[in-house]
Amino acid sequence: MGDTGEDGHRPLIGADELETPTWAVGLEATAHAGVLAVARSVPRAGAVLVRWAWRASRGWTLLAGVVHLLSGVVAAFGLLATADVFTRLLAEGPTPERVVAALPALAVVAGALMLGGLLDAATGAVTAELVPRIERRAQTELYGALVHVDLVAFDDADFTALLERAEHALARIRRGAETVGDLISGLVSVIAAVAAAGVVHPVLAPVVLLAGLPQAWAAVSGVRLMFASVLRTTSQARRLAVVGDLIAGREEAAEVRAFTVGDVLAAEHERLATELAREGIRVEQRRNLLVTAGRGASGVATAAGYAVVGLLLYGGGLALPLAGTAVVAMRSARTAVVTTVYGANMLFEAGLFVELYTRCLTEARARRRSASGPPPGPPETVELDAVTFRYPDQSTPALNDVTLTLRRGETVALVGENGSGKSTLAKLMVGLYLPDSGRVRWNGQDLRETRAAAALEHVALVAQDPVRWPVRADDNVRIGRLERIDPDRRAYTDAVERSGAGDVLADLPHGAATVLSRAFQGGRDLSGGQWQRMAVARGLYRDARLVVADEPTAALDARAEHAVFSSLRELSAGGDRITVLVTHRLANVRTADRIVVLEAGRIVAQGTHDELMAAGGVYRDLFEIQGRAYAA
Ligand SMILES: Nc1ncnc2c1ncn2[C@@H]1O[C@H](COP(=O)(O)OP(=O)(O)OP(=O)(O)O)[C@@H](O)[C@H]1O
Repeated sequence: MGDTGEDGHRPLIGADELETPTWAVGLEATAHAGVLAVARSVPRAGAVLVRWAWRASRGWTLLAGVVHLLSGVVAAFGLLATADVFTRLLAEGPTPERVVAALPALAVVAGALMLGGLLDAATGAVTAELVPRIERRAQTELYGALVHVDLVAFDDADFTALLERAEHALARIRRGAETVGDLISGLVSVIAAVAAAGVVHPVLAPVVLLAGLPQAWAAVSGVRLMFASVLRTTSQARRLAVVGDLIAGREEAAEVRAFTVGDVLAAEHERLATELAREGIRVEQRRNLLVTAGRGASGVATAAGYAVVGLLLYGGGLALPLAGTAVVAMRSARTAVVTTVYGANMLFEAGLFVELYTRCLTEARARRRSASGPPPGPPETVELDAVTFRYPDQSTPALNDVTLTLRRGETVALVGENGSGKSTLAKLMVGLYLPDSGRVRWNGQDLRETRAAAALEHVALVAQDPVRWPVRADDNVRIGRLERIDPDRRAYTDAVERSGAGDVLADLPHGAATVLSRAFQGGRDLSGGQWQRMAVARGLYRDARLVVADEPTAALDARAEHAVFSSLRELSAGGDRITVLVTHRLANVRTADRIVVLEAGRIVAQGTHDELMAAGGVYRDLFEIQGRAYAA
């Protein structure tokens, strides 16, 4: 889809589609796959899903196999019994005797029908038990692996794209798992029908198959037609969804009104919806034609089958009683072939997602940090030795040859212009990232040799853009260290008071029990500054040796900012911690023991406020610009 619409105007929403969207990967491949590709991939995908089922629950998998096989066997019995009924009914002799002779076979037919119905119900029940177990296992495995993935993987576009696709794949895998059962029953029924026809006369074995093929072809072609259409309209559908979100979104509501673009958006929505509806109608009509043609062709193939039966009868190759069985076999084969071919098509699609999922799981496991050294103790010193770090796929390093030592009891401020590398440096100090070259050592121990989580036990990070945890307000603070024992809530109260979060909690409708998310009934959202106070409270509650506060006050009012900086100063005043402060508010860093100035990923100066002012350079420039702004 190009960047310009049909009328030559650039559409307001969206841009060129550079790659197939996540959810369309399977559709694209399925829409264009040849018969051979499907035939090759279906057994593989089926085998993977059966293996997953086995691992998810052996009992239910065995039961599923048994009920599916049984239903096939029962269908075969039914067919053979039908043959028997015809043979006896059409045999020589008086009618009452023939009817009586056919009764046992009739009873078997009736029994097979009843049992078939029961087995259908059992199949449904077993599938209902098994499929969610498979899905749950796949989810558990993926998310279980993801929580241990190294942070830097989330900066790698390849990994995040794969992850997004794998998450989407889970729903498709569920459908695939449901299909495996249908495919097995379909296959068994086809075999039963072909075997029954073959017993009647070998020529009839392929003939019964042929009757079903055109209809199956039509069903699969119809699905592929729809897939192709979905792909063609991906761009419009995405635009429609985006426009819909803009109109209905809570975050966007104020600006949509303030810039009075509501009517423009509504018109755009209508235009896109009309285009999509037109395409939908066209595809449905074509699909309908295809299905009708398929049914017609199957009818013709069935008639041809009857003709073969007639010819065999005429030539004496087939006894009259068995002709009835041939007809019944043809009818059952027709339905079974349609189910099987359709199932194979669906399983082919699911197979692509299974592959995607498996690749993501392997990748997630590979991107775990595999260090086995002893956990580091609380840091007395944090040393960065000639550290260089480059984000994945970036040509220039975010940090270049940085050497720095921090000691217990120190408050160190990291300053510098936007993009100079402050946040990156903070993440390296605590072990969230590992350097590409150089070393980060705590108490002389290289962080590369320990698990990241072991080092992070001793870190309290107040992030630049803190997570707005959709949990109760008090849990928003306790997430700082959930395992902390705080029976009289002294630590909690202290963190809340010192961060300024106390005022926030006092205003909430249910106090500390208020859920901080509008996604839940009775939940509340907070302002940017209020969220930041919660983040500071969380950091204080964590009570860690190394405190890293990355722009903790950017959204705070002057009074709250003052309170937060006083708290952070108090924290380090005991000489017990290492406090690292990243901030643009230079007035607040004057009291830091050391100020480290970064420029383009390198340390260009460090010292106390007075030393840096005396030396001139970036720090004094920045400080004076801010000072003048306040003085003016
Ligand atoms: N996830 C990322 N992937 C690629 N590059 C990144 C990523 N995060 C940061 N960068 C780049 O690394 C450099 C350092 O970024 P960093 O966030 O450390 O700067 P900063 O000094 O904290 O900036 P600010 O003052 O704006 O917060 C910048 O050039 C930035 O564009």
